[in-house]
Amino acid sequence: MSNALGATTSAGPTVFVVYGATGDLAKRLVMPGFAALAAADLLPEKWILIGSGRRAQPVDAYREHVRAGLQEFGKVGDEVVDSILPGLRFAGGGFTADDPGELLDAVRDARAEIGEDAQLVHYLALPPSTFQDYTRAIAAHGLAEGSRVVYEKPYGTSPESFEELDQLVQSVFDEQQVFRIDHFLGKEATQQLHVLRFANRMIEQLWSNEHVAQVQIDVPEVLGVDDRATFYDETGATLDMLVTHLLQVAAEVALDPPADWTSDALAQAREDVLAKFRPLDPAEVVLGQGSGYQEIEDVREGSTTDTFVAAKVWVDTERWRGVPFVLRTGKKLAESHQHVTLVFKRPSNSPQKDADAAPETLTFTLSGNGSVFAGVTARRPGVSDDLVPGKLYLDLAELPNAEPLPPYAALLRDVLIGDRALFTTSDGLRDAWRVACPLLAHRPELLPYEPGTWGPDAAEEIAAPYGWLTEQHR
Ligand SMILES: NC(=O)C1=CN([C@@H]2O[C@H](COP(=O)(O)OP(=O)(O)OC[C@H]3O[C@@H](n4cnc5c(N)ncnc54)[C@H](OP(=O)(O)O)[C@@H]3O)[C@@H](O)[C@H]2O)C=CC1
Ligand SMILES: O=C1O[C@H](COP(=O)(O)O)[C@@H](O)[C@H](O)[C@H]1O
Repeated sequence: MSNALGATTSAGPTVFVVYGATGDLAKRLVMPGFAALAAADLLPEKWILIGSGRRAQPVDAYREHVRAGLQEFGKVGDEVVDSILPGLRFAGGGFTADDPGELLDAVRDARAEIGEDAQLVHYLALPPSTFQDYTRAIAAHGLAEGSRVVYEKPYGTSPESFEELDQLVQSVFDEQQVFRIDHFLGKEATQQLHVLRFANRMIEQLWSNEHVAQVQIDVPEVLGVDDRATFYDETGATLDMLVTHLLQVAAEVALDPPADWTSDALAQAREDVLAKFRPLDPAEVVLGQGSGYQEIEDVREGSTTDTFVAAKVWVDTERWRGVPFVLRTGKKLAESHQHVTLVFKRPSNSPQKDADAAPETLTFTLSGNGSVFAGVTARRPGVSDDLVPGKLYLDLAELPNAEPLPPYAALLRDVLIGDRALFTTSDGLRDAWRVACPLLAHRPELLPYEPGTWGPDAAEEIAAPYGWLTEQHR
């Protein structure tokens, strides 16, 4: 089961076109996702994948590029890699409305090989500034009809460009054809959020402002941006992570019970609650830029791009009124982790009287195969009345018959079978941009921080009174 309870079909012959096929995303995430599907025998029986790029190159060179990428980033054996390579083609010369380069011929040849009625899937693994041009090119060359199209994030680079892109996309495709990807929604642990919550009374009953004092969504990264500085310098942490992944995950936490367990109802519940997110107050946001960022090749001189953001978000629903959702992410920080934590209020008659003791928590770890753990207060075993913190732990990969998929594999699979539960709609994204709008219009001062730290000191205040719960999670 990849997401909405009960959605299963298999896919017919498919021609994938990956635009930006030699880029960072394609190498690190899309092709490894594709390979994971091959390993799990979840690809269509007949498929061809055409890599598209601006420079021409022989197909063998592209295959070697993919092989090297999979050896570095794919978690599959050589036999899986060898099984994929023959299905790859390459179409150089770029793809614009005026000039399709080699792509039209490649699509025609692929269809001749695996079936004229093969499903066409366009994957725009491209910088967001190019999405409009590629959409126009797909339309101009008659490749839109009946196809599916995957847009990477961020979908738009500002509220205005979001509207422009969205209007264009709606004029070219029906909504059912469009898959706006946010891979944090495809992570195994994100998909557990609503299942663990609604399938377990002991969790479900606690999921509100009656019991929860704060929600932390904390995604610090040790990683820098040296390999993708041109893209990142146009984007920054706010657009790259906050308006996109972190708000979508916050909505997954905050949603009210869906009408039923269909894909549509789940997606609807997520989007309904996003509509209730209050616009960010710039006074409750901390932006930072790591020292040394400006020296990275391809970063613009005097760049004011944020490489760190911490923000407080309020959700105006009965369930969450008064509970701050605190979000943090940044590059070159002290540690990498991806934690979604519900911090609980202390029970009124708790034996724990130490105000500084670790709070009771429920944490979903989104990275890797995912895990869930509860931080609890226990009695120190032995001759003692001391109270100590303890952990109850669930490793998702250890669940019966678990066959975890990387997020890009799960989401590619959903594209193949047409399941849109884990994809964003334009209404949902419009709300994300609405939430970000005051911050984009009135950016707080960009504070410096040293690489290897937790970002600007001022960000600690965002998570008060608990502080970011890094230590408790070790
Ligand atoms: N990298 C990552 O970790 C992640 C990235 N993403 C998203 O994926 C998308 C791509 O990111 P990423 O791969 O890092 O970016 P890259 O900078 O690596 O660009 C991808 C490819 O796009 C092509 N390209 C670049 N600029 C242009 C242009 N002006 N016109 C046409 N083609 C261009 C290039 O291919 P060529 O020169 O061959 O034409 C390039 O290799 C972005 O939207 C990003 O937000 C999402 C999740 C994670
Ligand atoms: O979309 C993005 O996500 C990655 C983090 O993704 P993960 O695969 O490590 O979960 C982030 O590093 C990157 O900047 C951003 O574009």
